[in-house]
Amino acid sequence: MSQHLTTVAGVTVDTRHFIGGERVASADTFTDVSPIDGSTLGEIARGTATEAAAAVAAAKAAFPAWAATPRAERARLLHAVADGVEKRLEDLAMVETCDNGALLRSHRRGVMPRVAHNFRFFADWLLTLEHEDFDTRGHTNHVSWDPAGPCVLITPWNAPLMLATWKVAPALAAGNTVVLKPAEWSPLTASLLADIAAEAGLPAGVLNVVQGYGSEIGDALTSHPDVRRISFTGSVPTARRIAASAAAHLTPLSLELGGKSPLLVFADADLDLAVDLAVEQYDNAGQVCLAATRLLVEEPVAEEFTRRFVARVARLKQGDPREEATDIGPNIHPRQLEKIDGFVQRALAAGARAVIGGHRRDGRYYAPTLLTDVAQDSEIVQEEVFGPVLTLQTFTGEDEAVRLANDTRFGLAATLATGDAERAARVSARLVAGTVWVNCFFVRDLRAPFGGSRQSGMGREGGTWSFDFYCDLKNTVTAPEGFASKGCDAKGGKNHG
Ligand SMILES: NC(=O)C1=CN([C@@H]2O[C@H](COP(=O)(O)OP(=O)(O)OC[C@H]3O[C@@H](n4cnc5c(N)ncnc54)[C@H](O)[C@@H]3O)[C@@H](O)[C@H]2O)C=CC1
Ligand SMILES: O=C(O)/C=C/C=C(\O)C(=O)O
Repeated sequence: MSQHLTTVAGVTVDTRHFIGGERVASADTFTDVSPIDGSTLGEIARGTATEAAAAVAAAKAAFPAWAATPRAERARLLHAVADGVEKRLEDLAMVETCDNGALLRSHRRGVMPRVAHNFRFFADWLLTLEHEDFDTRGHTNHVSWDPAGPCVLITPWNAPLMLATWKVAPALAAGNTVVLKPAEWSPLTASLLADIAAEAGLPAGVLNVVQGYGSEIGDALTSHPDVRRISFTGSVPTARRIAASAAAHLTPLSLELGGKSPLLVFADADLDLAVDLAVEQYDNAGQVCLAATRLLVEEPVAEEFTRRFVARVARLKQGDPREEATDIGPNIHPRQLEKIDGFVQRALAAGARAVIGGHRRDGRYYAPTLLTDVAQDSEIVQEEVFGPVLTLQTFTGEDEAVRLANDTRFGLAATLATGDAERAARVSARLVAGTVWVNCFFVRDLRAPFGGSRQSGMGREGGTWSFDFYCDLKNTVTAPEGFASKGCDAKGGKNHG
């Protein structure tokens, strides 16, 4: 077997970049390790500024033809990519689980079908994208979504292919070409996507994938003068670096960042439902940006809620994410475990009490943890842990609930459990969050805007909002037939309807 191929659970993955339709090696490699058991999955091409420049050049060269490709043909090709994803769903699910440690059952039933849906949804949405013309004294104002150019898409390791294709699909649908840089802790499924896209007939250079450490290849991508859009999902500090780098050419940015979202449980809630919602926050071993990691429970039901929650968590099975019965898998990397444990130990030292968990387990596993007796201004309440660690605080009444919920620098999501629809509407309206879930969690329609307020992000993607970001919007004003221009004054003002 070629030194550039690796086999993961029987699936062959090319470890090189994919640039201009060709596989390209780098002088150096980095080792990709499985969070399940620390085994080596492959030696991955370690990209530098050289490969970044080559990928952007390939994307730039492919752009005019792809932008000129009729919408229906672009949509057909994106559906063909979705077909390829569905055909290889089992391979993608297994490779992703080995690479990032998230549950195989979730990859099979939820995540990989969503990857295919990302392509189908944006292919179909493209075909409906239309704006009613505006009329100004007989002049037609026609709004169009013009392709912008090469896009750099930088994605994280917690839901690698799902979050990558959430950007790749609309960027391609919009008529742009793409350079995708997956996270170095989970590089494999992006490489499989490159194979699938090529097999589906996507022209060379339309989708390029570069591998490597963000600190080594990132800046060359984000400061490149030929890049027209940058979309990033990941941490706030990295977002700051990317924004500074993109400032060189004022490249438009879309940022989806971390969170410290609340779950508000009111005394009138269905308590079993509220407990289910709280337990769901341990999904993906807590490595979910949307996770409601701050449980805010109304005083009269706090004791009963805690009792039921602890009983439910005791039934969770932690272990190998490839096993069907497993509920919580490993955390991604020893560095992430150290970070999680650092947060927990500092909180305990500051006076927090671990109702459950509060410690590491063997290997790369962290015990699901619930901390109480935490101060609102403490690190554990204010900072994103990105592990299976929840805090519980109590409140009395809506005003205090809203005050606590909004009192962080984030604003990604919020979840409410209440049996009172009017309260749900009142409280939702007061919360600072990109998404509010009432008596549910994680469900959403791809037509809706998705993103965060405050330091949880910049801009929104989803439905038409994705096309607004990935396109250059243009207004073409056409005079009525026979119209003779007499200058601004004669027309009664420059720009009024
Ligand atoms: N919003 C979300 O879904 C996610 C949030 N996070 C947060 O970030 C924390 C750290 O996770 P990391 O993987 O270290 O996130 P990160 O923000 O460092 O990495 C995310 C992506 O950015 C790339 N990157 C890093 N430095 C870059 C640079 N200078 N220029 C361009 N690209 C660069 C990485 O290679 C990766 O592809 C987590 O603990 C969590 O708090 C992490 C992953 C996902
Ligand atoms: O796009 C979605 O619906 C969900 C996104 C999920 C994450 O960002 C996550 O798992 O962190």
